[in-house]
Amino acid sequence: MREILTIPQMYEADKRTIEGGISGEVLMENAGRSVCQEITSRYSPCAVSVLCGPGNNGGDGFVIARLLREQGWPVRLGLLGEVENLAGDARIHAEKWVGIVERLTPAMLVGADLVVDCIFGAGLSRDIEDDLADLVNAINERPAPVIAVDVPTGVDGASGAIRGVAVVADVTVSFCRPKPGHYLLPGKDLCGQCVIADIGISPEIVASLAPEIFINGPDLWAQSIPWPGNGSHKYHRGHVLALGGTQTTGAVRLAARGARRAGAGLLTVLADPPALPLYAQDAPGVMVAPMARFEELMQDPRHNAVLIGPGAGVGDDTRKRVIHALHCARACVLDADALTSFDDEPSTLFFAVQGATVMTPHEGEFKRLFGDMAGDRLTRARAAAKRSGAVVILKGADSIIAAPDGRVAINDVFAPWLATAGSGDVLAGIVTGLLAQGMAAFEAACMAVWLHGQAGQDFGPGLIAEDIPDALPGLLSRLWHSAKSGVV
Ligand SMILES: NC(=O)C1=CN([C@@H]2O[C@H](COP(=O)(O)OP(=O)(O)OC[C@H]3O[C@@H](n4cnc5c(N)ncnc54)[C@H](O)[C@@H]3O)[C@@H](O)[C@H]2O)[C@@H](O)CC1
Ligand SMILES: [K+]
Repeated sequence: MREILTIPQMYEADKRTIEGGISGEVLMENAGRSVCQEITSRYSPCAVSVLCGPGNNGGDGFVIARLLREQGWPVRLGLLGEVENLAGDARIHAEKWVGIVERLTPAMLVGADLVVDCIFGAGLSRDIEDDLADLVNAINERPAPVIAVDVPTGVDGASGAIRGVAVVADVTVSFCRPKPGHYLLPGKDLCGQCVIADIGISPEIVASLAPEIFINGPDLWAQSIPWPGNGSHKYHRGHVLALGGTQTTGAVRLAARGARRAGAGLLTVLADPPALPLYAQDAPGVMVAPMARFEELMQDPRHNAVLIGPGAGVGDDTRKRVIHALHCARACVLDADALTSFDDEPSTLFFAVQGATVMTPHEGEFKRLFGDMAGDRLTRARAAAKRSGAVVILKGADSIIAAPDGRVAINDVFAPWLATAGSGDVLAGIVTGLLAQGMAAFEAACMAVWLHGQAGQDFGPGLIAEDIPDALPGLLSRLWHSAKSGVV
């Protein structure tokens, strides 16, 4: 269940299921029942206020209220608008509710031990304002736990953005598959624990929608990990060329350690002669060569992956080296200064992309390179990958990995400890190390983001960038043992 459905795909899944013979009324009954089950499995009978909006999210609320009351729970129900104005399945289920329908005001919250938020779900179409905003604030001010249906009201299911104000939920029950807003910030934080319930939409119908958005995790890429065989030679595991700066040498030293721990067979740092001893003394397993030999070394196809950016310096030299590496069609990872060097002429960079290329911008670098694109992070990362022809890792707590072919993964491993200097350099190194071993660009980028996040999460407080590469062997061992035992 790694797929994420967009909001239009979710509506289409409902539609195809209804065309296949399961009525919308039954889907709504199933949705309401699944929420009811979550509530009764988590809480003892208590006073519940079910807050219903004017659409089908509100319709779910009528089902939940009826089923809880049938089980003897004290339930109040408030509706935004009039029952007569409800349509379709929501109207059908509203008419099965035999209790009072109250006006939806903050008075609904008085005496409630539990609040069920069915005000808006997938159909939220504008910001929440005025009385409704007051209601949402009142929900958030009260201590009663909140169960949100589909998404917390005010969270945009497509982007995770807050539309005006939003409910802070303890549990969110959504249906069939998660939506982007369950994984993208700030929505993810407002969902609380997210539960995805089966309401009768078949896996075949989901597959027929060809989902392109995924939650990043081993089941997405573990089959593509290029584990060495018994007869593997170091050159089978690739040879990374990492272009080092003269002033800022720490960045590439960190990246180099990441690439080697990720499994690259060999790694050579190229730098101007004054800096070479620093790189050489940093780790005995690292080779060094003068930067002047870059083009010559690139003629050897065994040098199959290039990392340019960390500490490289912004300017003409970096630009030329990036273009040369791209023209040689080697796997390339472009980070930091390699991206910023093309601020004024991004199309020169995009035009040169031909082989496996991964760009790893944070928000600032992204904006400088791709300009002020419209839309949320997911939309922008996808557009950037399409425009550049490269796999783009848009870094952040909810890092997004987008491929030019439309596939996109959202990071699900949160590790605030990674917010430390050098952490991004290590990530770029890990990607390069995986590419050097022949992993495809999208899979390598996804795996690197996962390893990086997991390393941060496992290490926890006190982490510095140097710790990240050293956490990789343990993580890779786990993946290796899973691969050997056939469990992903
Ligand atoms: N058959 C189906 O389509 C199913 C739908 N389900 C539920 O249906 C929901 C989607 O239903 P809808 O498409 O009716 O959408 P919603 O119920 O989320 O909201 C739509 C209504 O809210 C109003 N609205 C939107 N934003 C507003 C704002 N900021 N201020 C005031 N009014 C606003 C719209 O004008 C419209 O009347 C899902 O989230 C899910 O809970 C489930 O019952 C499963 C089956
Ligand atoms: K809701």
